[in-house]
Amino acid sequence: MLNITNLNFAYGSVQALTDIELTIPKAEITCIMGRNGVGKTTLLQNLMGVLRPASGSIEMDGKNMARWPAHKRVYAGLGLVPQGRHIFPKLTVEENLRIGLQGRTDGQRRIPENIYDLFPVLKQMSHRRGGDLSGGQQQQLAIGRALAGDPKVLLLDEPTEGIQPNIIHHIGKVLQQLVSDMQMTVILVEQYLDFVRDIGQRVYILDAGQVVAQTQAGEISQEMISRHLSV
Ligand SMILES: Nc1ncnc2c1ncn2[C@@H]1O[C@H](COP(=O)(O)OP(=O)(O)OP(=O)(O)O)[C@@H](O)[C@H]1O
Repeated sequence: MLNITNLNFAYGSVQALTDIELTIPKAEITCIMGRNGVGKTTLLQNLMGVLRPASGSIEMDGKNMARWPAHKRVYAGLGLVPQGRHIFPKLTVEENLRIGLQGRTDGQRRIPENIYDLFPVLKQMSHRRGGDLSGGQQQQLAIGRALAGDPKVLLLDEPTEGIQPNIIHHIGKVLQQLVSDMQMTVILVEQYLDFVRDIGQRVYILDAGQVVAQTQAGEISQEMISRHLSV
């Protein structure tokens, strides 16, 4: 689905990503792991076009998107659930979801009902202000907003951060459902190992801006954990 080759990015003189190579298969949950500050968010932002890589290619369906602006990548089918959720606090839940509709190419202006089926709390709270929702409800709203853009590839940046276990479980089930029922491709940046083991397939581990290990979620070794993941 997505092939990333030789991707490099620097913040000024700080090299944040070096020769990143990733293969992201369609209709799987590919996980990007690594300690704080290793470049996970920088990688997602390069994939989305929020940041532009210095070199390298990001191919989707045979097209290299590396020089494309973010909006063109959204129209091509990428959707981001950013770290920290970035809900518009003064807009209602419904208005936040409507913003996601801007990413669609089919002109649909109604919020798809399946978003409310996946996250019933968003229906119950559709007229509440985003800023009044709990962290877990905001995370569901951030995912719902990304889904409103009808993405083929959903990128999520640490969706379990600060979220209570039953909502994490629900989010995991939703992601698995999107993959199995809608053939969605998911790129999940995550530090929560049990969540990755529960729902992930392929796993890439970053350290100091480089891919240092690649494995399957069920096969993450103790050695990988102590070398690259534990603090
Ligand atoms: N705007 C910026 N300007 C300069 N350096 C930055 C900037 N943003 C991030 N960095 C640096 O780039 C490196 C990678 O940061 P990044 O946020 O991508 O890491 P991360 O793996 O997502 O971390 P976390 O798990 O804490 O979210 C870090 O060394 C960070 O200090």
